[in-house]
Amino acid sequence: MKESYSRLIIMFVFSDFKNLSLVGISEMATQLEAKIAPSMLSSDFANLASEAERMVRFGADWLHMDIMDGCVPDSAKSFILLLLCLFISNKQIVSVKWQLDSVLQIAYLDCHLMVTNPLDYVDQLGKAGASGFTFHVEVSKDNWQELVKRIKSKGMRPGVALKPGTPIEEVYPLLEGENAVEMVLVMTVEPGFGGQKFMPDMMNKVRTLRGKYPELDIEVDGGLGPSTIDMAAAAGANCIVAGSSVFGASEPAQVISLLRTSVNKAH
Ligand SMILES: O=C(CO)[C@@H](O)[C@H](O)COP(=O)(O)O
Repeated sequence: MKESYSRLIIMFVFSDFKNLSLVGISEMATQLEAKIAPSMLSSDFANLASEAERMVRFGADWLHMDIMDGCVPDSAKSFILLLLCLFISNKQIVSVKWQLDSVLQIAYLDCHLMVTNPLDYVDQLGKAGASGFTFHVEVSKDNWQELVKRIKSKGMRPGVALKPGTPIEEVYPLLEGENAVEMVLVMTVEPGFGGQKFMPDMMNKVRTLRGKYPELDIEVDGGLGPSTIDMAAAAGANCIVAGSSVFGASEPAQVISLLRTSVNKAH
């Protein structure tokens, strides 16, 4: 897919029409490795481009993009979400264009769709340059196969997320067969906003999943930071979304590095 292009330029047309090149970021996971994904929900929305660029510079593997449709709690905040969300709702505000460089690595946009009808967003996210498309199992029980096919046909990597109240068993069917998802996102807070308290109980789900799928990408999201990463890493999570702990740190690069070290040590 994107590897076939020749260079990467992400152009954010956002109020002051900034341009930037993103350098760094990882390729698709081919083995179990740490993927640190700062959550752009905690970034300064007035300076999204430079925020994204600085996270890449600080060593982020992925950029985590939360996309909400107003049906998650605290949706007052969700209307201002992220560049991709803005792109979807108003092409004049933000546009994202891609070119890749074979020498440079690609910017992996890890998109988490907290929406009622994820199918409605596949084409637009594909066009916008999303890399991962993670939808919620709670809203996709009946059409997940069709959804996964569509996601793959647009060159994105399918993932499934589950809310804290959803048993892990509910994702098992989505991990089997030719339309299997390639990542499971275990939410460690209720979806909706950043800065919430990590739920240690969710580690049972991660542990169970890791026991059953030793090579699966397992992502955790919500309340991750220096004080909680060891729990998540020991349970088996390898993809770590971190918002306030990274963006709120005086040295974000150090936090990113600490999260990575913890995952690598545990695995
Ligand atoms: O999806 C969400 C919240 O719904 C997250 O991606 C948050 O943005 C994580 O923020 P922190 O808990 O790390 O501050």
